[in-house]
Amino acid sequence: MAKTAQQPVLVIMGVSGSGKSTVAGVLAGKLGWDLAEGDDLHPEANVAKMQAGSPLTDEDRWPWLEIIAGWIRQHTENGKPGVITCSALKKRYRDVLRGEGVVFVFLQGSKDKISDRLSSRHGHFMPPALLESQFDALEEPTADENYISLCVSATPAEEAQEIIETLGLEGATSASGQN
Ligand SMILES: Nc1ncnc2c1ncn2[C@@H]1O[C@H](COP(=O)(O)OP(=O)(O)OP(=O)(O)O)[C@@H](O)[C@H]1O
Ligand SMILES: O=C(O)[C@H](O)[C@@H](O)[C@H](O)[C@H](O)CO
Repeated sequence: MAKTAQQPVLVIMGVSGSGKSTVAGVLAGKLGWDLAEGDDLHPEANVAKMQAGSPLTDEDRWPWLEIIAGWIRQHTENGKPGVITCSALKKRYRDVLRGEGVVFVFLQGSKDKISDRLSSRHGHFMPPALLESQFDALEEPTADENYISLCVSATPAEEAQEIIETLGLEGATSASGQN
């Protein structure tokens, strides 16, 4: 079971198509917390590379992870909660992101299920053909990491609610004492 600081930053992680952006949007909306989309923080060259059908390398990902870590620190150091999406596929990537008050939320699904989702998603730079490479790179979080995992079979609203209940989170409204 993950430890939660009073005002955590949740890193919604998993392969492309696992539903990070969708669930993070619903979750941040329910909680009234800041939201950042990791896809928007990539250097342009990374987006161009993925768009052209090549998986990113570790070297491509380090500068991006540093940007994400900066957003996380800005929040944890100021006691501000937040939700950010980041594939965070490898343990050494999560090492760059982890810290006091950071909880990983791993969206876990089978290749078939996620492939189905990606084939019906349109207008996104990430080609479905890169899914195989995402699973090849994935190192699932282990017990020594501060994380929860979620099977991606429910609706986005149900998944967001499960995260809230599992971590015992309170939104901006309830935290301010209103009923
Ligand atoms: N719980 C869900 N049930 C059904 N469909 C979903 C669910 N969550 C997300 N989807 C759909 O699956 C597709 C992938 O979701 P989304 O873009 O949120 O994934 P992602 O992990 O952010 O992907 P990427 O890393 O490539 O940005 C979208 O078309 C989205 O509408
Ligand atoms: O680590 C990676 O390979 C990339 O970051 C991808 O996962 C994308 O950011 C995104 O998830 C695709 O839209």
